[in-house]
Amino acid sequence: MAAVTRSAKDFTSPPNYEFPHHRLALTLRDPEKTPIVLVACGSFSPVTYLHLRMFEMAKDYVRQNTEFEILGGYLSPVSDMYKKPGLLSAQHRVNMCTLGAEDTSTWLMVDPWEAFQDYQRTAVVLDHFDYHINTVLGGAHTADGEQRNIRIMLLAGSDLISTMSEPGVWSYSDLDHILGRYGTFIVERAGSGMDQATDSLARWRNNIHLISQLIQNDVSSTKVRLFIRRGLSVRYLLPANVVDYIEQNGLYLEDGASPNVPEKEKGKEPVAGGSRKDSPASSLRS
Ligand SMILES: Nc1ncnc2c1ncn2[C@@H]1O[C@H](COP(=O)(O)OP(=O)(O)OP(=O)(O)O)[C@@H](O)[C@H]1O
Ligand SMILES: NC(=O)c1ccc[n+]([C@@H]2O[C@H](COP(=O)(O)O)[C@@H](O)[C@H]2O)c1
Repeated sequence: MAAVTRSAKDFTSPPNYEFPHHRLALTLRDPEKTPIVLVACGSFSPVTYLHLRMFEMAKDYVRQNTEFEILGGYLSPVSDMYKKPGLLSAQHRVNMCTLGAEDTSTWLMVDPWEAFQDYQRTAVVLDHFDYHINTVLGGAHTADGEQRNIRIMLLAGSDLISTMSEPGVWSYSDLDHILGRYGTFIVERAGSGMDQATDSLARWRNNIHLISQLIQNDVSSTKVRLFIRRGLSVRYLLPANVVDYIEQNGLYLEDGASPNVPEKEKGKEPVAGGSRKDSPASSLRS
């Protein structure tokens, strides 16, 4: 089944990196429940309300349909080396996620580990969380002091999960590691059917939780970038402080990726630690 979890020596960390856990609850409220942490991996270029809504939808789903207890939620922006069109520098994406998630919620955090280094596969990213949360921090405890491992679970939209059936995008061993060992919550996304997304993943069905969108909303980062380029307002599609940040830094005004950090940002420490890499073009999605 699932491959072995990685140990400290298997991970590379950006300089000055510290695992953020200031909002991670380490005591279980209900000892009968299984503690989990949600991790959303993505470009977040820029982060939108839909990215943040995914966490709230998962929270409702977990409370109503499962025996899990959520102890924290993380956004993990992808590395610059992912080289997806429209991917702004890691520095800006981490800053925007930090403004958008940490200032608008009481339980979300942004982990810059993935963003400020070489491209890391999602299986490795989940192992990184598992290592820090369970090995370094020691997992959760019940009120009686009993230690419990916290299960890391991937939070994604149905478009991402549908790529799991596309040949060459994910390796079988990574899928088995992500879906067999950890598990996932899949949020319905307009234009990307849930059944079609999960048909070929049936062997892991017990670890795949499907969350329907009760209020249809198809905001995407691509549309936000397009609006900005055309001089249209994006206010109320994303958190106000993220809109302000985009305007102040003149982001997304040009076509395609704008990987450069503006002059005034150069040499500054990123909001959540780590250092920016100017990456050469490289392959993606190994
Ligand atoms: N409107 C949405 N509904 C459901 N899931 C979403 C939505 N927007 C983004 N997601 C999910 O959020 C995660 C991060 O996505 P990503 O950063 O690639 O955003 P995106 O809006 O799809 O970006 P882009 O438009 O640049 O491709 C993915 O799992 C994606 O499926
Ligand atoms: N093989 C893999 O681990 C793999 C493949 C495709 C996408 N992903 C991840 O999915 C996330 C979102 O990707 P997109 O923005 O391309 O939808 C990124 O964090 C990316 O690293 C991982």
